[in-house]
Amino acid sequence: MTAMERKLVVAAALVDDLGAPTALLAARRSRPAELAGMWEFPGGKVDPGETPVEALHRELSEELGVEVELGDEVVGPDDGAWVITDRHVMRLWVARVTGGEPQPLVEHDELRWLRRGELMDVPWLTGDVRIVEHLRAGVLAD
Ligand SMILES: Nc1nc2c([nH]c(=O)n2[C@H]2C[C@H](O)[C@@H](COP(=O)(O)OP(=O)(O)OP(=O)(O)O)O2)c(=O)[nH]1
Repeated sequence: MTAMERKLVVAAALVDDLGAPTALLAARRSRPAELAGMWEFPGGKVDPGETPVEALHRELSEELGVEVELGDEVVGPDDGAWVITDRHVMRLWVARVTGGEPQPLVEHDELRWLRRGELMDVPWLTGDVRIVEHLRAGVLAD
């Protein structure tokens, strides 16, 4: 399957400061059972008729109860995106919370702000590991 044939997932690398980020928000999945306990970037699938950016704002509102300001897209190696599973490709934006306090409302049972040296302290979903490494190398400052 090429990146183009996979289902598009959009997600946010939520950081404390868009200009000089020092911490990243990780979310622990509570479902489905095969993903429960693993950590990910909050987000979800793009619905028909939605743009990716609209879908991202909707997902962050539903999942965390927050409004966000988007920064740059974290461009990936797979036609500009990130293949995360054999059926999904993800586009990811750096983002900052502008309204509300992130809560694990649905799909997640814990949130954690990770500083640069703590990024690998949680078990990320397999497809996310190289994305976190990319952020550690480029986006997050010490
Ligand atoms: N949201 C999100 N999904 C990820 C990440 N990494 C990763 O492999 N995935 C996978 C898990 C799922 O198989 C798929 C996204 O599905 P989802 O369950 O989050 O999407 P959704 O909220 O729209 O779900 P649904 O309406 O179909 O129930 O992508 C990630 O960092 N964030």
